[in-house]
Amino acid sequence: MVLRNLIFLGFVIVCLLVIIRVLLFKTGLIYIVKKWWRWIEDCFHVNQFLKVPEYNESMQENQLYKKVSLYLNSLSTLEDSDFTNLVTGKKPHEIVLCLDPNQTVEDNFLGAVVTWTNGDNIEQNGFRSFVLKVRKADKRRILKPYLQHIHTVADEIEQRKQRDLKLYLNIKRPDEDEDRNPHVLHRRGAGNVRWRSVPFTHPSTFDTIAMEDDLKNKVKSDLESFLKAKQYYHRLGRVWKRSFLLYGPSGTGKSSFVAAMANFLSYDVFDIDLSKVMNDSDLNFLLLQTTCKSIIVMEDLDRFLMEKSTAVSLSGMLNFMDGILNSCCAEERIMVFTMNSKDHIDPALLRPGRIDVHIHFPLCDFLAFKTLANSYLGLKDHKLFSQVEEIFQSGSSLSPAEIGELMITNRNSPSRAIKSVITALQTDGDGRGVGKIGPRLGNSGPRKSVEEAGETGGVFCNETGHTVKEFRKLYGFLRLKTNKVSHSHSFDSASSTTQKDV
Ligand SMILES: Nc1ncnc2c1ncn2[C@@H]1O[C@H](COP(=O)(O)OP(=O)(O)OP(=O)(O)O)[C@@H](O)[C@H]1O
Ligand SMILES: [Mg+2]
Repeated sequence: MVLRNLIFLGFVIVCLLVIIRVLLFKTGLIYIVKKWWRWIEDCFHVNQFLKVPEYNESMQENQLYKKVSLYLNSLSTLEDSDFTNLVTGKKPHEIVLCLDPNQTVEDNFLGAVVTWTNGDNIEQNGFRSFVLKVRKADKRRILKPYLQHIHTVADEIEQRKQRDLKLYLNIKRPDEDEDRNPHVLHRRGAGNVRWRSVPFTHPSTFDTIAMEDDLKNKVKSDLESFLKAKQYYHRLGRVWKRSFLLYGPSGTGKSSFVAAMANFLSYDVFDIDLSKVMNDSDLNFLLLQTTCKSIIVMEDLDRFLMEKSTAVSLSGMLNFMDGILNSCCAEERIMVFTMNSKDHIDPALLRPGRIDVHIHFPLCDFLAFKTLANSYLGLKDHKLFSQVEEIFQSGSSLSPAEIGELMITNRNSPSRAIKSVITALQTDGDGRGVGKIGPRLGNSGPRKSVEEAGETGGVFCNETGHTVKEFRKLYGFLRLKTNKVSHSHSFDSASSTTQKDV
């Protein structure tokens, strides 16, 4: 009898437990219970709060904020947050979760529970932050390894996903009247944020640019070796930056090359419009607000300097190029300056260290024409090619942009496209090749001469315009072309070894 009662009691208890479990989980009451439990637990613990703001005091982006954001949005517990944003991901049909402002997500690390709140206090000061709540009893044990863990996971995520690149454009600093107007402040992001970003979707890659393969490969390996050289730069006490000068006539692919570099490195682009920079300190402020892993571009620098149409002084520009301000964040940056010609530029601007790599963008030659014909018209060969080659050899040339346009217009008929290029070369392109190529070497004749081969090679350093120097450099370049080993060495340490060659 007692045994039967015990069995019955056991059965009732099991049934009750099953019903409670079903009730808790089916209705979601379990979350309320968990919340209460956490609240009760919190009453017996002292917590510490740690804030990770989006910007530091000098208005530089706080890298930790970015990492925490990546990390939190990857947490599986995000699904249990009370309020989560659903946004489309990069891949088609992909939906990703993002923590909503003022919402909390829980995380477990080494047996300790921590919570993160997305403290979006945009109404107060315009900047966002994350707040970490950790028990004081756990803090000593877990805080350091936990932050390390966040770094590692965020870096992995960053590497895994193809970054959504951004193009940043500088906006004018609000003048003093506007500074006092709170509406303007709000519209301009508290008056301090000077960059506005749009998605960077330029399709240019190194493959789509008509340029000597050898030169492309040199640029690629230069960029790659630069990225790996953090310790090296630090040991030398140098800012970890690399500066490129792209110079050549209009429509020869300088801007497209910058886009190709950004796509190759997966870097954001900060495009500085010098006409919107108020003075030297304004330029420095803009530089401070750039982020690492970015390309900082200044287009048409020669025009701004010669027309004096910028409020930035020469010394302001030199300081900017030296990037001293950037040294405080010690992260990699690439600077690119474009010019149509560097003939009238103060040599101080072009000295090694300020400009590490010079790349010349010449007008089209026959090789570049063939590359364009291949990519624009799908033509590897054509019976009219020999005629085109002859015209190029006679010294006529057009920019790749001009030839590209003719090809696009006549893309349905390759023969017509080539004929139109021939006509344009005979009429508009007469002598352009001769006039534009190698002006510092004097009237160096047709494009395919030895001198031009040097020029189209294009990556030189410390070119200051002395004719004798140019010839020696040219000699150095030719020597490099015949000697593969020394050639790559020379490019790797372009600024120093090229000087030796000169
Ligand atoms: N070397 C090239 N290879 C492939 N396409 C090119 C090349 N040069 C120019 N183009 C094409 O011509 C157009 C203009 O090129 P881009 O704007 O890069 O020239 P740019 O040198 O920056 O000219 P500008 O000095 O006027 O700014 C682009 O659409 C680009 O695709
Ligand atoms: Mg351009």
